[in-house]
Amino acid sequence: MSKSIADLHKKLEAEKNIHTDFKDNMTYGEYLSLDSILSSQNRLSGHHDEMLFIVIHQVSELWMKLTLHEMTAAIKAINEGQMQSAFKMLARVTKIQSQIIQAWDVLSTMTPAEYLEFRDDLGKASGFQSYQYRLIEFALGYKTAHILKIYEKDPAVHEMLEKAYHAPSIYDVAIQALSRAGFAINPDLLTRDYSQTYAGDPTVAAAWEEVYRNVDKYWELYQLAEKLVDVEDWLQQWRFRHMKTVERIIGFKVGTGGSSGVNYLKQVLDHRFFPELWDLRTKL
Ligand code: HEM
Ligand SMILES: N[C@@H](CC(=O)c1ccccc1NC=O)C(=O)O
Repeated sequence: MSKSIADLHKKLEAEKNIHTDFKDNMTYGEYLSLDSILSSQNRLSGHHDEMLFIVIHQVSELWMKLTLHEMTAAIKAINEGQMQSAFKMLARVTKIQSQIIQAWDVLSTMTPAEYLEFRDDLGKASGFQSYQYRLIEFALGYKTAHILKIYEKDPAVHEMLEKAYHAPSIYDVAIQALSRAGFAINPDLLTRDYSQTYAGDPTVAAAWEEVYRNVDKYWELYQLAEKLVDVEDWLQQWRFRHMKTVERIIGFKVGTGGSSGVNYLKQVLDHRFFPELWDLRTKL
């Protein structure tokens, strides 16, 4: 072995030891970055219940982070025909969704009077500005542009939102999977402008109906459809619990984000992500 290669080996070995040493000595808190996580509950008011309010939001954002991680990977897997791994990820997403919904029970222990003690301190801040929530909506195909404007001055987030805004949603890749399986899908859908919210198409409705009538023949597509229905069902339940919790805590007051409040949240509930999968229930 020439000297230089032996030196290189020695150097690599030394680096490996530094890494192993760090790993051996690493603590629980270091690994989980608990210093930063547990010093991020910055109450603006002295009010006791503001801690609950902050923690519920932070926990929700963490679950949203994992949801996005799983959904992005599921979209890729469906694109690559790796249906079984997509199903695993989507099953995990629905478990997260059911977990996140439980948070409303905890938040509902806060009374209107308690919330009003610190509501003014929140200024114009609102869940409306949650970019992770919008990324989830984008991944599911609901593309609303207003959030892009909010983040114009934050290039990193703006770029992420912009990219997701123009990317195919999980339903777009499911429709592409239908096409690959031989269904006569409207060709315009396969090259459509993905920044537009999907509005439904009779060729997709016919394809899903065929899948549901011939489950044995199209077992994977059937499974995919039912997983998508699960995700939409849970998301709607989250939206409903949010709307009802808001009504319970602030009634019909206008929102800090500038919307009408509960009436706006009721309106959002009307949006359906995968319309054909719901319509076919009536047809079958
Ligand atoms: C006391 C508790 C809460 C109240 C009173 C409340 C109120 C509201 C209101 C009125 C809106 C409409 C936008 C606006 O004008 O502000 C809104 C939107 C939103 N909130 Fe909350 N919220 C609460 C808790 C939460 C929690 C725990 C989350 C979890 C992250 C959350 C996430 C969101 C999201 C993502 C939106 C946007 C919904 C959409 O545009 O479809 N909210 N909230
Ligand atoms: N939109 C709420 C304020 C609110 O809930 C909020 C404020 C700051 C950060 C997150 C929030 N949560 C959800 O909208 C309100 O109108 O009271």
